Amino acid sequence: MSYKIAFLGCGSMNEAILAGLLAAGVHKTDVIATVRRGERADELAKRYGVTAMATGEESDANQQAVRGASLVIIGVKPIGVTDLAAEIGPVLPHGAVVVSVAAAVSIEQLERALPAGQPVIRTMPNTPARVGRGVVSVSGGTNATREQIDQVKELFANLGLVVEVPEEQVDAVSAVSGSGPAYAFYLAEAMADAGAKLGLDPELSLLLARETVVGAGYMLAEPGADPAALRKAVTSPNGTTERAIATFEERGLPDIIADGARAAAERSRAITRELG
Ligand SMILES: NC(=O)C1=CN([C@@H]2O[C@H](COP(=O)(O)OP(=O)(O)OC[C@H]3O[C@@H](n4cnc5c(N)ncnc54)[C@H](OP(=O)(O)O)[C@@H]3O)[C@@H](O)[C@H]2O)C=CC1
Ligand SMILES: O=C(O)[C@@H]1CCC=N1
Repeated sequence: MSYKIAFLGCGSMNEAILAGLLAAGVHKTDVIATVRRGERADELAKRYGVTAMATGEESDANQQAVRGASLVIIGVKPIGVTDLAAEIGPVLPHGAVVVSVAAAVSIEQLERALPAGQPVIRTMPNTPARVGRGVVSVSGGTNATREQIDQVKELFANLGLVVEVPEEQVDAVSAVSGSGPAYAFYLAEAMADAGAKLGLDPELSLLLARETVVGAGYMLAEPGADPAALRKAVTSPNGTTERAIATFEERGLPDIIADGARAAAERSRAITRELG
């Protein structure tokens, strides 16, 4: 791994990727990160020992960061992606691969904002990348070579599971694995609240909920794990779990989750249209 990697925008998502790659052996001197606020740049520099610059302090920080980079990972909010691409375009090394982690920004929109011929790869990661248990989808742009796509897949394999998907599927990937950690955290929150309502000390209930979701996650991580089979192994006939699952089914929880994922994918398509 001998890339010089520029992280442009380093908030929740790009920090998770940065942390995951450093933990996997990418050298901190091969990494540079930009943000807007000086205090955030200081935080990243202190936490990871990387060079971090703030556009609030050096207005050309993004341009400085991409000079000499072979990989540029754009991690700003979707609304800022094409402006940032246009800003770095004039100084971007010709062969530098531009990776976007942004939801909703299409390859076509990004390619249009960059110099002609710039290789682009659109990804959809998730924050468990920070602990090497992420999921990252990869979709190659018009100018990305097979070799460049494979190199990015190899690098991101350090973050967890990498899948290559056609771009049309990114909104669905986003609705399942991009947003998915939030769904799992939401479940943990709801379980903790439920325990407190049943009379447990709220702190104890939160601990039980957290460790239960973690433990279930470990079991799901075993090769060939089947969530339905694992669930059935907890569910004794006419026992307690059966009543809980029956209540979830009666209340339509699977449909609620499907509706939520559909709403997420629809929002992604709407943002793409809004960005024009
Ligand atoms: N959060 C997630 O779980 C996931 C997010 N994504 C995608 O990742 C992208 C970032 O999201 P997220 O990390 O949550 O957002 P955050 O708001 O946490 O991070 C955005 C970062 O971009 C910085 N920034 C904004 N504008 C500029 C600029 N012009 N130049 C340099 N830095 C800039 C901000 O700096 P400062 O901190 O100083 O304001 C901040 O560090 C989005 O496009 C999102 O769709 C994709 C999958 C999952
Ligand atoms: O909420 C969002 O828009 C981003 C994309 C996927 C997860 N977080």
